[in-house]
Amino acid sequence: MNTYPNVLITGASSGIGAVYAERFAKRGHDLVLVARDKSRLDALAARLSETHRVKIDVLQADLTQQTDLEAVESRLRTDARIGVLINNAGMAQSGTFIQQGTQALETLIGLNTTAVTRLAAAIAPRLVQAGAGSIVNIGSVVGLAPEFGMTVYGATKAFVLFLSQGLHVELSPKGIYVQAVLPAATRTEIWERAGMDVNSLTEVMDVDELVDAALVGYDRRELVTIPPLHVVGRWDALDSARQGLLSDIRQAHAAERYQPQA
Ligand SMILES: NC(=O)C1=CN([C@@H]2O[C@H](COP(=O)(O)OP(=O)(O)OC[C@H]3O[C@@H](n4cnc5c(N)ncnc54)[C@H](OP(=O)(O)O)[C@@H]3O)[C@@H](O)[C@H]2O)C=CC1
Ligand SMILES: CC(=O)[C@H](N)C(=O)O
Repeated sequence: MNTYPNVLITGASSGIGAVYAERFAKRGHDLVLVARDKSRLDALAARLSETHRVKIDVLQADLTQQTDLEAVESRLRTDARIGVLINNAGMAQSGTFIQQGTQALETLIGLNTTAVTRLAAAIAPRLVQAGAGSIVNIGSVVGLAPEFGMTVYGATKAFVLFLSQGLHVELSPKGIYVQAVLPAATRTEIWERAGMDVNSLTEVMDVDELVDAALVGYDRRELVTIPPLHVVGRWDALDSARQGLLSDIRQAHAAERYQPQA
């Protein structure tokens, strides 16, 4: 019997999720792979189970569709073997804010935020009861950078970072490890799917390097892992500045500069 926790990975049919699947299979974990493209998931599952002698289930789901999302939630709630959730499925969008249509925005927000939150919410109570487990959420450095001009995509990734930080506050005292991984540009299909040319970028990380770095952070139990950030003090300074700002929030009265002039 496999004594390692099973790992459920969303968006496992390509890119970052497929590499996570390979790495966890290599570590000896049984897997549940989730995405829309069943034939790609089946092919990956066959290859990994053959190579690494692990058991792999495939769950075909479009996480923007209620029924499919509910099926994955149900699996996370009821399958006590699953101890790790890799909340990776996501999409990007090209175009400016005023070019993006309502339906496209709803799909983007639904996949990148609603599904991520609901899947974390589905597994968390069971992990808390067990006193162990991990939730890994894939954000993006774009969530720190409104200047990049990917406003709604970046907003969804800022949400993922905040969600992870909040879950860490609530769940780490109960024995649950939460990690936010913030990649920068990484060579995967996401660019082409969003109608963007990855080859127009001057610097792009290889997807294997990205996931291996993210797993170094995972093994260290880091809350926020930013593989392309070379000076870690930059993150520490940002987080300290945020906490400094909070120490100067005084709820009872508006600040002096907002007092109406007589
Ligand atoms: N590549 C990059 O530069 C960066 C990526 N990221 C993030 O990494 C994560 C993974 O993306 P990446 O590997 O790059 O891109 P890919 O496009 O290669 O992978 C996205 C995965 O999500 C799945 N997916 C897409 N839409 C849905 C849906 N509606 N329901 C279920 N699954 C879906 C896709 O499978 P299928 O089509 O079979 O459903 C695929 O497995 C995303 O959250 C992305 O935002 C963050 C920063 C940088
Ligand atoms: C398409 C992108 O912008 C990429 N996924 C990122 O988050 O950097």
